[in-house]
Amino acid sequence: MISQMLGVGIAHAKIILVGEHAVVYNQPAIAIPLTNLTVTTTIRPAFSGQTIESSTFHGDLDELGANVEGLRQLILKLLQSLNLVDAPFTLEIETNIPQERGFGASAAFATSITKAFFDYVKAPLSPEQLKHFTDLAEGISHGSASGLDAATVGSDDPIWFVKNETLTAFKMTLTGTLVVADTGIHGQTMHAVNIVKSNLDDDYDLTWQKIVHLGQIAEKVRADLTHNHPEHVGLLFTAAHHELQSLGVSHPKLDNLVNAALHAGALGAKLTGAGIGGAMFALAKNNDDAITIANALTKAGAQNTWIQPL
Ligand SMILES: C[C@@](O)(CCO)CC(=O)[O-]
Repeated sequence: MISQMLGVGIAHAKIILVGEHAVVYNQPAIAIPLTNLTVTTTIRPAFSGQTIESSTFHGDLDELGANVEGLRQLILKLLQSLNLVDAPFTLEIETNIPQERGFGASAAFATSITKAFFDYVKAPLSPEQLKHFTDLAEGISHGSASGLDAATVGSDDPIWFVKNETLTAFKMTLTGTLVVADTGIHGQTMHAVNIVKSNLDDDYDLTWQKIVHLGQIAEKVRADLTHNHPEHVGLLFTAAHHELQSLGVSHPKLDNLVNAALHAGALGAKLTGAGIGGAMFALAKNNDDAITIANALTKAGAQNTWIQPL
């Protein structure tokens, strides 16, 4: 007789509002949850085997591909920690988070899997434990240079982040609506991080100025998010996009979408995440404007758009 145990874990995507790349060099960054995009893991007891089911994989835990080695190692660690090494189960993952777009998909997978296993055995899970297990998978998967993804997907509030130093959740009082758009092109985090690094090698002073400027923009955005100055925040987002563009991490399609959003009335727009593809977002004054901007982005070639009131 199979028990009725069930473990469910839900995690959401995130976007970086400001501070990407500069965060690798200890400048502050702000990330916020993207609640429309989620991953749900459900664990059920089985008669035999340890089976994983997702949109891209169906099979035994031991046969998971090298591209998801981080998740396989995470599951093995969780089984060990929760005394489930020999327990037969099926683990089902459902998600609408596009991968490799800077939405923190891999960290969200790790978070939802961890939550599901702890829920399965009805053990309490502290934020520190959750971060520990998410970091573990992320470290093996792609070694995010700053650790920002792992730090933020667990939070329901915006996060102010300084690498190895500060991780503070805060409430924002900004009114407005975000429109997020996917270029359809995979972001290339390590490639983009290396572009900034080689800029530093080529012209340290100029590149460092740009990095510090991105940090200053993040400081100003944080102040404006809590004082509700959407027009000012919008201008800061666009300024950050231009600085990232000058660092060489944008992409013609990202620039095109940023321009389309601004022409359609956005208060500001920028790429989000590592760039060289991936996603961008625009700040709209209200939901009606957001719909107009989302339509303009689709017309300009966005593969997908999401609207999130703040
Ligand atoms: C580009 C970067 O700042 C964000 C990638 O999502 C890299 C990192 O923080 O590790």
